[in-house]
Amino acid sequence: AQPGAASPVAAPMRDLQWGQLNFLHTTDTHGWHGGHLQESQYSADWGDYISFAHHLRKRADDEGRDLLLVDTGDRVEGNGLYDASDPKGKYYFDIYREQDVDIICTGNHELYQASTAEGEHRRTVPNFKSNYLASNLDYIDPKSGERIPMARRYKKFQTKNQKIDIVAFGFLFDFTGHANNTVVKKVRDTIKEEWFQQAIREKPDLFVVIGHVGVRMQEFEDIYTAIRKQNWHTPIAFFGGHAHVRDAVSFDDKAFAIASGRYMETIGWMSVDGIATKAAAENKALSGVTFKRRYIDNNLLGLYHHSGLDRDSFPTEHGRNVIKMIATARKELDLDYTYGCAPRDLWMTRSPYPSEDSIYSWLEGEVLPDVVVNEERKEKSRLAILNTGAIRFDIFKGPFTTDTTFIVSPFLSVLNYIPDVPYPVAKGVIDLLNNAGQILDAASETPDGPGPLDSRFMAIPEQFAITKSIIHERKDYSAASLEQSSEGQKPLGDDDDSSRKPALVGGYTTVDDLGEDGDDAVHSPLDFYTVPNCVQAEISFPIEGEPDTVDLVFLDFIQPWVLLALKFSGGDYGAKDVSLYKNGSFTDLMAGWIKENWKLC
Ligand SMILES: O=c1ccn([C@@H]2O[C@H](COP(=O)(O)O)[C@@H](O)[C@H]2O)c(=O)[nH]1
Repeated sequence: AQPGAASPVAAPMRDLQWGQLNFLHTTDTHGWHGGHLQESQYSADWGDYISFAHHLRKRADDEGRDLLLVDTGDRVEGNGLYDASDPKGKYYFDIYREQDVDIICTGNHELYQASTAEGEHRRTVPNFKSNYLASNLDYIDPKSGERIPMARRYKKFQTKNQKIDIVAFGFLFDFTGHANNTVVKKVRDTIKEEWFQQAIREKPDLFVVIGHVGVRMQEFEDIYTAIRKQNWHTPIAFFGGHAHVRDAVSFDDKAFAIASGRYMETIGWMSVDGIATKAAAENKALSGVTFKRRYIDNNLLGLYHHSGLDRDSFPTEHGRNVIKMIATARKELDLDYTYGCAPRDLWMTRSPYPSEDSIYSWLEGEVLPDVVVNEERKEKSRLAILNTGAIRFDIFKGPFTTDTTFIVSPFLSVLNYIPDVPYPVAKGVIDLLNNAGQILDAASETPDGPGPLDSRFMAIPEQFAITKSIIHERKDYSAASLEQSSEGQKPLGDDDDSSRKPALVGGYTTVDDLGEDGDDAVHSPLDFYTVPNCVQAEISFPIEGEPDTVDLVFLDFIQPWVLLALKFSGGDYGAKDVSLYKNGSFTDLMAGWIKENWKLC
């Protein structure tokens, strides 16, 4: 863990269940390779993960099993370690490449900015050579203009110990918001291509499909159906991401998918047993394929537990060196520079919106009215609209640093506006953005499904998977009470007197297609309150009555939806009517507000 990170915390644990073939899976790490410095249960870092993978690979070798590492993209944007440098990612590429990842693919965040896509193509693709898969992604060479595959489309390989023949693919969901130096081919078209049709006619022992795709999204369903059409019996292991949740889906008794969360909070574990390899044809009496999964908290005590080591024996020299690389980068980037002190916790989904503790209520009530000011138009009444997806993480009470700035708001979005919109037209926009999903979606829908203006893209990614609030009645779980009731758990740490067990730490209590025992650590549950797609502040409104016209101010990211909503509300506006409201990214404006309004700790 990084110097100054919160000390790891003990919890009752569920063990890893090993199989013939085992996987460690990261996804949506979004630059959090330094770990969560403020959260004890997720404070291990990329260097610790390197030590962990080393020990698990050794165990696999010793026992004649196999272990593969998978990463399903969105490694960038969302943490100072990636975003605070100029150019972005100055330290990230060298830190990330230190892990031996066996199968890796691209996420949408590698593609929003042309410079990020270029960095991915120039640095990460060669760093991982033939392990990098791009089944439906092309890159446009800036010099020649030539369109080439981002990386190889698929790969065939055999595992080291069990000699399992694998055909692996690496997909991205049907993402349309990419910069113009990449081309994302729709999954449903890609699976009709000749190379894919040939690849699924191979007879491997196992198909592995990794993808920056939610495990319940149509794209995985389509790939599953295509493979099953050619292979009724071959097991398929899917690794997904994008929705930022822990989840697992059983497609059938031989096809299984996991999603391993977000932000380096989770290291996913999947094990597969009963694979009938051609290399061991005499063992074909195997009773059937079984898949197991665990969601490992990125907690040092848990990593010691799963590797059977302790704080002295766990760190490898390689792991320690990477911890130092991260610490040096964090220092050079001055990530601990403090803008001010957050007076209270501000939650994205742990408190209802609107409420005193909602980050969106704070933005709407305090930040937007102060920062959405254009000196030349400051007397004008205005509506300022922010999409909730623009905010990526909670703010914890205490120092708000350079790092926190990018953790909360990593994007380069600016404030645009349309001047003098009749108020009766403008006031209808927020309701349409939040409640007329079907109408907005229909306007961009294609014959094959949702179009680029799927209104869910404005909200937080978690809401792709969680569509209703989850409020837990009982929150006072203690380690002792849960330990007795759940099979296969045992306490971390050596205190055997259950009457002295501390209350459980709040965290994931995942329910997936295999049940409720997926998380490695037993947590007390956290509430999840759904949020609207957008929130809005009314600024400089008359004390009485309504303004005749307003300036309609919004983040540039949601411009296509705002223009569409204006049409439905009776206003015919297009891109030509939109101008920049104020210089500076929303991230800079928010950080500036904090500097002025929150005292130093
Ligand atoms: O400029 C941007 C880019 C993205 N967003 C929000 O992020 C999600 C996508 O996040 P994932 O991590 O890829 O799941 C997108 O739907 C937007 O809500 C943004 O607000 N601004």
